[in-house]
Amino acid sequence: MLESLKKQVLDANLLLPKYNMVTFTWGNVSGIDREQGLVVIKPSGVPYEELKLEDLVVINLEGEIVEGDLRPSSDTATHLALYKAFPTIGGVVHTHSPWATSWAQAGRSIPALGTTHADYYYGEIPCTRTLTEDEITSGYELETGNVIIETFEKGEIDPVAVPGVLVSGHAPFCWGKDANQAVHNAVVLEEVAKMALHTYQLNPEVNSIDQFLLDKHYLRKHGANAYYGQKSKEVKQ
Ligand SMILES: O=C(CO)[C@@H](O)[C@H](O)COP(=O)(O)O
Repeated sequence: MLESLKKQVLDANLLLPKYNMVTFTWGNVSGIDREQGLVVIKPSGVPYEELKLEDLVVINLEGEIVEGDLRPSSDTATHLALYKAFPTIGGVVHTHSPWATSWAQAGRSIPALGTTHADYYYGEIPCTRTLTEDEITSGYELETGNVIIETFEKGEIDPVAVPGVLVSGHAPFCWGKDANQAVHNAVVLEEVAKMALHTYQLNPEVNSIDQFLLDKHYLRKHGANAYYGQKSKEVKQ
């Protein structure tokens, strides 16, 4: 079942070591078939160099295994929470990529300091609050998803315009229209995190880029009719 989605999710998972986004078995990528309400996700703890199509796990939106012999990723509940909250996304990725993870561990959001950032993220890449002890003990992965959703709702951030987040004390989650685009956005986040840190070292007083430049680059990349959703700032055409 879902052979085409499985191939797409396998290929996306294999991009993580290719772009040095993971070490050992860290990280995971999933993709969703919205019509069937089924998600294909990386199995837990399987080395990428050994990962095969038949290892991928198919789950429903309740997290029940529909097909597969291996345990789904330990972050499955986070992926599912994001699919339910963000109906326009088709793929989710989680990594511990070092530069983005450093910002997450510092509890810092990444401001838009340049056009590389602006081409992919319409403004600051937010960092969530830390999870409470109760949230961690009651349902760590589900609550990780919930704190991401809370961050975007409170900040009125459009998840299409800002396809990624830093989970405080943990690491980044990114998403996109499919698994491949989710990984692309994760690689960009890692590059932007590295550039931002170096920029602050060169000029600690640096400011975020101006709104008109942010608009210009986002519109140029995504087109004037890009979906901004009802929560995005007014984008000047
Ligand atoms: O965030 C973590 C561990 O802190 C996980 O993402 C692991 O890095 C990968 O777990 P599996 O997907 O293999 O279960």
